[in-house]
Amino acid sequence: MADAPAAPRPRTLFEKIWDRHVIRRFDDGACLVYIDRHFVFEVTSPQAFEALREAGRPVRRPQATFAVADHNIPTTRGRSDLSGEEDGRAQLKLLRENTRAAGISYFDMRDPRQGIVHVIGPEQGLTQPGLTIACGDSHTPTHGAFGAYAVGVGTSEVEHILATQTLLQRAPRTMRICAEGRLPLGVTSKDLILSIIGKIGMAGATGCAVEFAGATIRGLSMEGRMTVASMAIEAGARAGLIAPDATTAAYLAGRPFSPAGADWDRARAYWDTLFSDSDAAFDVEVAVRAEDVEPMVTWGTSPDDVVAVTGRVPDPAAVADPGKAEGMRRALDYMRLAPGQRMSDIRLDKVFIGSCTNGRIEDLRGVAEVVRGRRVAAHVTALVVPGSMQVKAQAEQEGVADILTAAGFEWREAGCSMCIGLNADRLNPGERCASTSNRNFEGRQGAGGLTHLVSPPMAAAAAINGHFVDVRKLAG
Ligand SMILES: CC(C)[C@H](C(=O)O)[C@@H](O)C(=O)O
Ligand code: SF4
Repeated sequence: MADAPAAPRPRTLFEKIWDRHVIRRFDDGACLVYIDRHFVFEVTSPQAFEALREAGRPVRRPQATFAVADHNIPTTRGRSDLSGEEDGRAQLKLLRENTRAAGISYFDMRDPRQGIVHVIGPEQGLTQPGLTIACGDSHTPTHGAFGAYAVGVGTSEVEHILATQTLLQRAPRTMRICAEGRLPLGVTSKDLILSIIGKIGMAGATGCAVEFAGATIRGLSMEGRMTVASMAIEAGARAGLIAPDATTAAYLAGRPFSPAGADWDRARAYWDTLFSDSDAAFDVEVAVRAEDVEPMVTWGTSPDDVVAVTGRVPDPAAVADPGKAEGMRRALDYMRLAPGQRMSDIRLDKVFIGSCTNGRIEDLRGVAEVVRGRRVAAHVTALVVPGSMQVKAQAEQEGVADILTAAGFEWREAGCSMCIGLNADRLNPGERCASTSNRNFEGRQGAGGLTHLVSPPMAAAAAINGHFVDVRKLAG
């Protein structure tokens, strides 16, 4: 009698996507993985294109490759290829020439589809469940919010993908972070991810493909899910994934590059298979209670240097590990803060609302809700930089932009802007900023600049009051 066929091995969401894309497994464990979508931008692509040219190789699949200008472009009205800073202008010129020569679609700064690469991929429907996605940028895991395996790569890998449409990688370890319960009013997905990073640490997910799961995550909009996935890298993760569901499909329906007609039905049927089997095993499991999350503010120079806005700057003297205490002292010194200081007493010079973590329409709506009918504090300069020109247009249409400008915010064109000091939007030395971005290391927003990471409503409340306040107390 023949044996009954073996039951299929339970697999995680990540494993299902990975298995479908591995072309070849090598003896040393490395795998050659097919890349469905490759996003390129001005900073990490020039050398890659140059190397291809030198080797006489063409771009393997230009139609799977999409380019955009975002990191070092100006965000001022009337900008052009000629109006940015010198290094940026040179990189933009190369990106234009390289994409034109290779036949790659390029959303330049005059294109209404332009924006931060991790905002426009989903917005255009280029980011879809089950795809492998690569980009020479560490925040590529953002796209994993759609149930894609999306990884940031280095310039030599950009070259490899341009040449072969494949990437050589070992399978990552797997981690599941399960969040249950409802986020309290005034607490956002940004607070959730900051508190997760605070809990597991900046190396807590090193090298892992992290699946964010649980009722809290399922309850988030796509914008909220992208905020969470975008910061997976800040805990060291290689990728962040969220199983696609009806929310994902509703977001993607009708977008320019989304499947349509019979293709849509086929795609939906495939997406329905993209979840972790109930008995699939993860290398690490973490549980989070959403009810316990408060509005968070970073006090130091790493995203895991974070406390609730109701708390105080921590005291290194209370930390047993001497290395850790020394690191805290250095961070406090740089941030010009003293142990025990109330977070709500920290006075701000600038407020930046934007980035691939929090530059989407829902983020701007959240800011408008807080600042409607109020004014930015006299000593604060506040900047809103939409994540894309589509977000900008939508915010203008909805009246969100009017509320923000009436409150005294500057309203800019789309780009990475003050998230990173690669363009003219920078902090001056010693300036302190409440920022909705994702990184706060020394000099990130400009040499000597002091960054505090917060959610959009918290940044809005700080802009109005000139110091941090608990946004939950501002309601109404
Ligand atoms: C400039 C780019 C390569 C960089 C990254 O990899 O993430 C930037 O986007 C960042 O956020 O630090
Ligand atoms: S917005 Fe900031 S984090 Fe995102 S890609 Fe641009 S520089 Fe990197």
